[in-house]
Amino acid sequence: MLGRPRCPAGPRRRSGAGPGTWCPGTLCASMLRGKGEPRCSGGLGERSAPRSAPVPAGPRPLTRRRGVLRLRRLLAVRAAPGSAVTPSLRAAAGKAPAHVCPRRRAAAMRRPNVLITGTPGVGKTTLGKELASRAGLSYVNVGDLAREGELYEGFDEEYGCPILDEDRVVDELEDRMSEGGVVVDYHGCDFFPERWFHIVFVLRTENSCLYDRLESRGYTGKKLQDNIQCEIFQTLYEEAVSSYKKEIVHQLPSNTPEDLERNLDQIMQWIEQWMKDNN
Ligand SMILES: Nc1ncnc2c1ncn2[C@@H]1O[C@H](COP(=O)(O)OP(=O)(O)OP(=O)(O)O)[C@@H](O)[C@H]1O
Repeated sequence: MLGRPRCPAGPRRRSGAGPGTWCPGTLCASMLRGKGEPRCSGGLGERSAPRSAPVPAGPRPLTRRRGVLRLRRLLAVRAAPGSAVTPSLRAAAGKAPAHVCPRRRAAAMRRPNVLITGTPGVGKTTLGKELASRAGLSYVNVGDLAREGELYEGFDEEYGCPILDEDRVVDELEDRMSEGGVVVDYHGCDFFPERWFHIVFVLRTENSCLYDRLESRGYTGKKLQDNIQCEIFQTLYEEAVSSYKKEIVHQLPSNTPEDLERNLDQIMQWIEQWMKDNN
């Protein structure tokens, strides 16, 4: 079983009010006070005119009830979850707007970042894509990201592959990782900022099984041998425990379709628990 999620230090979150942020104080003052009327010292509404006074021409005066209704309408339209609406203002407006669009609420929820790592061929992509789809997270394959953005800094003649520009990969991903809810898949993990991930999974595959998978991909000679050795010496696991807190690093067997299903179930349970603990 996976341990309970650690309370995260948390990814950086964007702070500060965005453009067009509504200032509740301004609304309160301008809406609930008739022009030229004395400022109400507390509570909503204006002083009502004496019954005997003539009804003024022009726009209807703002009564306490109409003020509350208008304020409610405005709150419902403009108050996004987590906005600067103060509790006292909400209370003053009567019942706080109970209806917040579920999709907006879901988008505002904190979601964990998950790293799936391991030797090439252990099944990171297979697991990562399925996990992202089931959990409603986004999926990033660092190899594909680098290919699309040409995030390389040379070519390795020995292995016949381009060399990843790790700094540019980190720059490219920083904003998405800060928002949370990303499953990252890569056969390396020591260059990502530690703060990015709430949990790290290292997939492990038995040598004979991995050999067959890599051979069927066309790997031969040194490339095939080195990848198998990487798995034998648990290079990626060592890299993970030296780069992240040991308690967030978990090894998962990835030999059979049953392993895949079990891993998905376990990670889904962990994500659900994390969401409960952090929202
Ligand atoms: N649990 C599993 N049981 C059986 N076969 C699997 C399992 N996971 C993945 N495979 C198979 O192993 C092969 C390699 O899987 P995959 O491409 O997901 O590995 P990877 O770790 O992402 O590789 P790379 O790092 O090169 O991208 C695929 O043919 C896939 O169908």
